[in-house]
Amino acid sequence: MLVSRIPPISVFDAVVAGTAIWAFLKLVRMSRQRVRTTRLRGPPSPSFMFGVGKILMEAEDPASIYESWADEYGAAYEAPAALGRRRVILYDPKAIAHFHAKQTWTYVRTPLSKKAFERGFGRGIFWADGESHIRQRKSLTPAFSIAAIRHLTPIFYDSAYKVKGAWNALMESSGEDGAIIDVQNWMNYISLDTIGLAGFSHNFGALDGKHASVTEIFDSFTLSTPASAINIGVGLLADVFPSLIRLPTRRQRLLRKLNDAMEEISNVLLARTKQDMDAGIVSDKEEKSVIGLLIKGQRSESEFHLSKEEVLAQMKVLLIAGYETTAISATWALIELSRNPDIQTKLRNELIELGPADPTYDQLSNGLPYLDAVVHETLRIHAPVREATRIADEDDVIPLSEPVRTKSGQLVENLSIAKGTAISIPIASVNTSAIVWGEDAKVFNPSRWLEDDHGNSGIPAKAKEVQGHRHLLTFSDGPRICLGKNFAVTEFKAVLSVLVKNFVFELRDGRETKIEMGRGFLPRPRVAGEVGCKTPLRVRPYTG
Ligand code: HEM
Repeated sequence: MLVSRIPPISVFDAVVAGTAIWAFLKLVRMSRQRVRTTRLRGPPSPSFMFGVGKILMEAEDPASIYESWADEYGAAYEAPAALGRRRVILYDPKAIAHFHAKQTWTYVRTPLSKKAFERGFGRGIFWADGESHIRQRKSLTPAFSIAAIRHLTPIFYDSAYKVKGAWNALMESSGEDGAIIDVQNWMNYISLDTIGLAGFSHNFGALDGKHASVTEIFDSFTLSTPASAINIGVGLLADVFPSLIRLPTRRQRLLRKLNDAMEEISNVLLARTKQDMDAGIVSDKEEKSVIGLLIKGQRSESEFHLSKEEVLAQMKVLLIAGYETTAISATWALIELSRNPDIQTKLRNELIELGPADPTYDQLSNGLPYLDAVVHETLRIHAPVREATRIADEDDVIPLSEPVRTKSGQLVENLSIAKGTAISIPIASVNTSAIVWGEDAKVFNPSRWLEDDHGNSGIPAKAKEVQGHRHLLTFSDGPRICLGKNFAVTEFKAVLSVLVKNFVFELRDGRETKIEMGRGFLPRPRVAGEVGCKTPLRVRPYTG
């Protein structure tokens, strides 16, 4: 009888063999990439382990670093990433437009962000790519039509007037001509109540002083101390080993808590609305609300069928998308108006000239050029989402508007991109770059948006090459462009119009007060030295 002579394999042998195969396959893939992705110039790597990631994460102003590299290496360059990997950074408008247009198919979420979105919000629109993304987006799109936002405008005003009432009461009780108010907190409340009412016909009551678990958890993100070296390390290495996000860091624990809280709220709202709709006691308006449309989309005969899991995920996505970004933008607007009293006065005069009634949806959209300018200048300088990274899911060629020099010194007019290449768009940097927006790119100057009698604005030709909402990358572009941008801009304008017409804003400690970026779910402004992300302003009633 033949007896097998193969020696038994130990666990250790298996692990070593497995690691060797993994490393070999990685090397093959990397060498394949080296051959096929155009090698570009770029900053040297300060560390094999973290590439330039640690420098960017610890920097006070990463946008300026990206800009200085674009100055030195051109409108497309390479940045070293963790464990010897690299990212292609696009600064060229034509290349960025091409990249955005091919999102969800050619350029997809990185394995890390896919995992993070799934863990945080489920398999909703943020998570989806390709066909699944198209289907989910189509089911949500009607809720964000112009007609839908026009209907929602009174909700935006209601929230703003609640703040006005609360601030007036605060000032009356203090007996003083004004009060020091942490406006960021109030902008959070406005955002939450607005998305609750507009999206889900649900009043969270944050502006009425009700405790909301979601705001409390969001607050916990802002209370965290600067990221520890370990957290930064784990964050950067997770790009290569996405499973590291399972490590129970404080941020991961908070994300889990946030997910649980949002799921609980969403489940209750979903069950209630479904019951009402089934019993026929829902008005046409409610049926067209986001939640109404989601439930319709869940019905099996619907063209864009959504599973129950997807409906819940969409609700969580909308809560998070509607809350953070708008609150951050409104807070920045109030900071900039406090730093620039002349701009504040000019805006107030425009609003007062329109008369005592609140601007209609059409006036908010087209009738108040200076309000429009202030809002877009805020969105330009203070993009809440600071950068985006995707991975090429297939080989591609990216066109450039002007040639760049490769690592070997050759001038090229397009870039070869191999499947697996990571590509980043430094949104905040391009929005505020002197290369794109001219010498005064970093100055808050709403007038650049105003048109003269010939329809010419102060937007430089290079910036006009940038595709995206008003030549900004703030809302992304292409098939993934922010679905809520009209919602956000209208809410932003309505809230600002009420607050600026009724109050005067100053920085508590004077115009030179240093504002820095604090850590929140997204980066948030804060007065340097304040605990958490506080933005205390001196607010006085406007008396004419
Ligand atoms: C100033 C406010 C806002 C900014 C700057 C902003 C920015 C963005 C950006 C950059 C993206 C692309 C994200 C990515 O691809 O990873 C995005 C996507 C999205 N936003 Fe917004 N957003 C804002 C407000 C809102 C609001 C108020 C809502 C909803 C009520 C909303 C809903 C969405 C949705 C559903 C997506 C996913 C779109 C898709 O993947 O097809 N956003 N937003």
